[in-house]
Amino acid sequence: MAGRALLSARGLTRDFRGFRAVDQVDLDVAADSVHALVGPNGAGKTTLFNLLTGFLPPTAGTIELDGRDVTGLPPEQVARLGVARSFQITSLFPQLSGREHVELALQSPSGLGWRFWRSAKLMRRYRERADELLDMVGLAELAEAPAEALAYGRKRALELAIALALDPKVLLLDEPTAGMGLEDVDRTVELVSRVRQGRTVVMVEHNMSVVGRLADTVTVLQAGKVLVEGPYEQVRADERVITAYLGATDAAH
Ligand SMILES: Nc1ncnc2c1ncn2[C@@H]1O[C@H](COP(=O)(O)OP(=O)(O)OP(=O)(O)O)[C@@H](O)[C@H]1O
Repeated sequence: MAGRALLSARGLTRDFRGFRAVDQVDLDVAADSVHALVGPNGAGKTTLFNLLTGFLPPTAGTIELDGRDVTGLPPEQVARLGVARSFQITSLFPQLSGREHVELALQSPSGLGWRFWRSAKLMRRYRERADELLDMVGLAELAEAPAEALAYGRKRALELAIALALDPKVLLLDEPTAGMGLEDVDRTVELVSRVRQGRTVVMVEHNMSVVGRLADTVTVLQAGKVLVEGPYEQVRADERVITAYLGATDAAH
């Protein structure tokens, strides 16, 4: 792994009523890298994401962010320390516009709460930044459209703008291309390539072509354990991975 680890896990373990979904995982996410988590269904990717973002406390193990122990901290606190997660579109408010979503996200860490609505100056500052972020994800033209009117790929782009509003050190993307057609997949790859500049990205992704185009490092999980980790080409060629996962995927194409 090149560079220092910004996010690390040691012996990370999570049990659900005796079932071990994540089993003694060691992970080092290098600063400024894109790190993909892959693996067959049920491998523990989502659970690992939930552990890294504080949505689930671990049964055992530790998590460090930038050298600070964040094990067991609640999600708001983990987010405040710089780990943002792109949520699924179910968390969008149908009638709020893209711009309103991003403005809300921008004011959330300020501690001003709803008072910010009263300050025209602050509103302006949030508006400008919101428009910059919407532009970055290709939604400039659609800033005022209600979220419910956006096509699927655009909703996912809005989620990304919301996550970026927190100006995170680490951005976690949960299957950023899931359910997308080819055109949206290409647009998303291009988008992630753009937003990764100066950031660290961890993503769960099933689409191996997307992983190959974006990831510096790939961690393959199987049955809750790390099976293989390394650069994409190396991981892809690994016999254990071919047997466990990629072989089946390649055969399907
Ligand atoms: N809340 C829960 N209670 C009980 N079992 C759970 C819970 N969450 C996950 N599991 C189990 O843990 C295992 C890992 O699930 P997880 O969702 O993390 O896998 P995944 O790699 O994200 O799979 P997929 O690619 O299908 O999303 C699965 O066997 C799942 O059934």
